[in-house]
Amino acid sequence: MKFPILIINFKAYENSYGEKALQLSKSIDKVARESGIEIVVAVPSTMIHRISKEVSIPVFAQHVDAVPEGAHTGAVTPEMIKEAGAAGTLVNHSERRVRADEIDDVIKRSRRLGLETIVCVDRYELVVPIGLLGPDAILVEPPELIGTGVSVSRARPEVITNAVEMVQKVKGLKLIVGAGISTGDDVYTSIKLGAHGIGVASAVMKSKDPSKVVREFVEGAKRAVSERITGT
Ligand SMILES: O=C(CO)COP(=O)(O)O
Repeated sequence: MKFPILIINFKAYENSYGEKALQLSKSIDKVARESGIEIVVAVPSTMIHRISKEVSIPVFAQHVDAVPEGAHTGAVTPEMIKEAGAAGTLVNHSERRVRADEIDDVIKRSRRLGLETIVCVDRYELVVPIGLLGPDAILVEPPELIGTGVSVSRARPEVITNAVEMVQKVKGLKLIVGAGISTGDDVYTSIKLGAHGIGVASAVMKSKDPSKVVREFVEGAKRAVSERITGT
């Protein structure tokens, strides 16, 4: 992963699968290539193979099951998503919580397989304890703001500033923030406050013009980074 980063979580929206998801991924891929900003799409596991063959951006799973290979009907393991073409996986999303020992197992197995992990948490207090398990990034999302259009950067900026302080205690760990992110300004503010990127779902998935939204996000990220470089 490169930073700043935008993580677009397709969840199970009506355009998260099939031809619509493929076209959406291609349009996001185009924005990423034109802008040079890293964008990851987290797609349903049934779509990993089809999308990863067609785009150059990293394709992530939204979840994997922490079960060993063997008799586990319905399980999707880290090995399976790797073979399908995934570059990594989200872990412990607030809509798909798992136990701490499962988070640990998925991080370790993924690392062995060359998969990246982004572990979601619901509060900044978990950044250090979960960060010490060794994921590539932590995604902090207050669950009460998810899907509301009210962004964490506007409603709860202290979540970001506290998480920024925490993430510095874990060497190499990157901080992504999300919940309610809707505008380029939300992305700008999140990165200005010190996050390495943002996670988003509904603002893109429910938009009539998703690539316009993604382009706005990219502009917000670029503005924040250039101001950081110039110190303004
Ligand atoms: O859960 C999220 C991303 O993983 C955030 O969802 P919304 O962007 O819809 O608030």
